[in-house]
Amino acid sequence: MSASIQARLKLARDDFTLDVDLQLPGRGISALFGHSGSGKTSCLRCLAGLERAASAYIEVNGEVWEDSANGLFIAPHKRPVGYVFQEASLFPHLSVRGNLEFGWRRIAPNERKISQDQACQLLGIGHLLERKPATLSGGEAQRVGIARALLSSPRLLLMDEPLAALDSARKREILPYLERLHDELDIPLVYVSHSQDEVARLADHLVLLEHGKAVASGPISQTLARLDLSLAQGEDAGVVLEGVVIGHDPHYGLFELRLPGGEGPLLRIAHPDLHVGSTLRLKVQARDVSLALAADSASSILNRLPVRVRECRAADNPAHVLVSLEASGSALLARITRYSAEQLGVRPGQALWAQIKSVALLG
Ligand SMILES: Nc1ncnc2c1ncn2[C@@H]1O[C@H](COP(=O)(O)OP(=O)(O)OP(=O)(O)O)[C@@H](O)[C@H]1O
Repeated sequence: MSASIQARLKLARDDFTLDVDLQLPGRGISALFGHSGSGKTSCLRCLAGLERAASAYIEVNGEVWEDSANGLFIAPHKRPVGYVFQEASLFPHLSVRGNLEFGWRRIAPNERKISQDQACQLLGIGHLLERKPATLSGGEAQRVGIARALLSSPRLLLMDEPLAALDSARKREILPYLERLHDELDIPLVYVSHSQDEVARLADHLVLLEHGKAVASGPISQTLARLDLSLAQGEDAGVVLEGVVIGHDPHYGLFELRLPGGEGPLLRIAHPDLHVGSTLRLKVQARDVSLALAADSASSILNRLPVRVRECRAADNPAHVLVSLEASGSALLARITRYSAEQLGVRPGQALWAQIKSVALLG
């Protein structure tokens, strides 16, 4: 990883201390994940300069924004940061166009990185330009808020639970736009979320915060698969797999996905809208993975992968165990009953078959 965002922050409050040393990639999406009160928003506010930590060093892709040891503190309005909050705080008296122009006009023409047309196209809001914020749905307003943040040509985008105020249908509507930002823009994004599924879908890098400390920081696929972290215990625990779509069976509406590693295993997934040759990221929930001693073709389960056990640990539920597996270079997690683990004799190094129902795969 080219460590391009550095944030060393020490911030003491009455009953809370933030003490982190974050090294984040200078591109892509880094997620700050953790329980309520773990310090996620405090980190973002420090990055934006909205909060001044007693001891801080912040460097973003070669530019030092804060260095308390040398008395350097770039004021918030001078930091090239786009900040998106839970609720889009649009100016109610201005149209969508007026809101977008607000940030854009404040940037010198030679420093503008994105045009209004590009931002509208990226967020799918071209048809809303003459509307007033009060007439927008929550998802539309949030897309306008993101476009407005982009039009200030930031060198760092900060998003604080941008989907938290939306219902699940609006979340599903907006997630593809966030994925497009990830694919098409070259602006690093630090994204705060409570939702493991959201983080699994969007982030490249994951920081787990607990009580003001970063207890883990690393690539998303490795970090989600760690059994020593609280992430593995949650209801939504699971891993991220990335593969290339190599085939389509239109009769059954199934796509074939090849996991990394050349001749690596295939997954079959029912998906409404994929293209052969495209890359797909999948969240595989630990509770949707079962284990078997042999490849059992006499079942409805389409996906059977040869795996090797890395580690097995007790789960929060005493009747369950968590098993971390290696599937041709990709990490998988399985949550199974302690009874089944004993029946199979699950132990590190053991070769097993992991079974994943196609309908359980979330793309
Ligand atoms: N302005 C403030 N003054 C005093 N304490 C604060 C202030 N803002 C936050 N805190 C406290 O600092 C701690 C971290 O808060 P922070 O908002 O960073 O957590 P968070 O992980 O973002 O939580 P959430 O997911 O609920 O938004 C909490 O204990 C909170 O009560």
